[in-house]
Amino acid sequence: MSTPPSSSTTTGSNGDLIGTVAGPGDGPNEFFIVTPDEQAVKTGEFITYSVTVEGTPRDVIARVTNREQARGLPETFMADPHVAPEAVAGTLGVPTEDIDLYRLEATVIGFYDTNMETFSNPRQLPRPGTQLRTAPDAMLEAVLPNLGVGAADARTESGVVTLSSVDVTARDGLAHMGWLLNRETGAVDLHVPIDEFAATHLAILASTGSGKSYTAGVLMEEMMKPDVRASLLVFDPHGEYGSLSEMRGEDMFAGEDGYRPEVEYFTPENLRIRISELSVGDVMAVLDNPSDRMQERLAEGWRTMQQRESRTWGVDELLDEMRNQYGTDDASVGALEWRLRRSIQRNELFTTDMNVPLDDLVAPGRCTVLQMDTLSRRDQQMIATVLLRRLYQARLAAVRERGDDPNFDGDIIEFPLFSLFEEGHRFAPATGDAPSLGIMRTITSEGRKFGFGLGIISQRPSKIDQDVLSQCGTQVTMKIQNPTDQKAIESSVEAAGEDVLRELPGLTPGQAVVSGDAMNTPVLIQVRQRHTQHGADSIPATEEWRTAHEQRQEQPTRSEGADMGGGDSSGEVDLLGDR
Ligand SMILES: Nc1ncnc2c1ncn2[C@@H]1O[C@H](COP(=O)(O)OP(=O)(O)OP(=O)(O)O)[C@@H](O)[C@H]1O
Repeated sequence: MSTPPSSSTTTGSNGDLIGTVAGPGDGPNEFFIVTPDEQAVKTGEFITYSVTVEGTPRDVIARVTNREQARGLPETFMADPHVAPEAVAGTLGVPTEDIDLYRLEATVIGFYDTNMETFSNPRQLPRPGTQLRTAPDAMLEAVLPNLGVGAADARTESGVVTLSSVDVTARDGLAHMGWLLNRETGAVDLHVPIDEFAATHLAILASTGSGKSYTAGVLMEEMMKPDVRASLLVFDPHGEYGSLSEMRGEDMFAGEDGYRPEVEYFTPENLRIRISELSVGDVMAVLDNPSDRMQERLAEGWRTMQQRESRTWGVDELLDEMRNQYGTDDASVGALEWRLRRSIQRNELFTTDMNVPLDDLVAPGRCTVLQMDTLSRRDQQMIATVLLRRLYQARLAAVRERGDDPNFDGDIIEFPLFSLFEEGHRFAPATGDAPSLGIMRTITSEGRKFGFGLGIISQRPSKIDQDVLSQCGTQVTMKIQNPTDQKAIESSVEAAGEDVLRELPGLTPGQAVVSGDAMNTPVLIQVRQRHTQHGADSIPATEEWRTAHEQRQEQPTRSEGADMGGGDSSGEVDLLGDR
């Protein structure tokens, strides 16, 4: 069955006239524009023109990708910094009005097709002389993000389909991230569909200090609002999300039914890993250089232990099992004993019995932050490995309706999950050296089917496993200067076009390119301010030094404190002791 022709759409109120088409550009979708008004049109601006496609009038949107001066005052007029070029022009009787002429290059994005619910390429460039206008704010709000706006959404009471009439703020499940950078503050708000990035994963990439965790905080706030009530799990290696609990007290997060987001913090003390939850691969990753023979013995011993009904065995039981199999004086088992005791038994992270219940960890309307700043990188990876694996299995069980099987005694989680990783390259490194990489690859490639989304935050995109990064369907990219990281973004972030990527080095904190599945076309935005405090500001060193010094001045020095009277204390500690 063929798709019916989509209804004609109009932009509603037209934007300002900015220039006319000069002719075709370098590529098949590009054209040049001549405009006298350099202020109105910046690179990245969305412009529109009307064209008839297969008998239907369409408003096509294009993005300005380049701007250069076509005509201006001669350079010699600018040679003397003390005399304004206009004064030189006036003295010589040269007219200066409208002398500046700009040549812009624009790329066609397409007209918004309400049947396809996305942009459609008209496959024809506008004729020279076609008038161009700035695209209306309200229309851009409806069509830039992937909101699935259809004809029914855009039809006014009089029956006309007008994209500008769509009220995106009335929709549930959208994250208000900020507004288009090229327009006035708040003129074109960007609301991205949470369902999209929660299903096909998210990457937030930027150099340090560019606003990654701030933006992640904005998204988490949006996900905890009453119309979303997400189940969020945050792996926080730096303890940056302590302030999220403020959401509970803010009215904007309160639902009419009494809903308030829960924010739970877990520290390593309540995140212990039961040894039987580990796979033999996880154990190998924490052992010191095991030989091939040790690995064979361990794999066999581990397999036998996992077949036992009891799930509360530990290193001692495992060693007994291996000695049973290979004899009490087997040298490889002896060498394994030392390694297992050192890396597993003496590490407080691992226990034989305790296992954090998944119900405590995740729930709809709950944001759980795993504060792991006191743990080693390997231990952080181990926690991620085991928890992700358990959560994934529990989602798999729900989707496969294992709950109907009376013999099934595993965990089941009946609602989708979204898990966010600060320092994502630590958990899914390009080097492959992390036990968590395998399960992160599995979730990013399969999670969509099981309602398990991942969000990867990183300042080093080139250090993230490329399979994981390229599976992150929505990308928020902020200032990136390092050329290797820019290359990694270019190759893995397909949706962000070359012209948008060119912007990255020049962005300032809080400015971001949003691209991918949640968008119909990439956009440059200013990320909105957070409702809760940002918890990751740098420590103001000079202020803290001054305060610390003042406090020290007020306290007695150590030798004064120790001097109980009668002594001759100078307040100085004699480092060499009595001589
Ligand atoms: N949208 C924004 N609005 C206002 N301020 C912002 C915004 N985004 C970032 N900032 C400010 O920029 C600074 C850096 O932001 P942030 O801590 O999120 O950077 P980061 O990229 O996560 O850095 P790091 O890699 O060091 O964790 C913060 O002080 C924050 O207050």
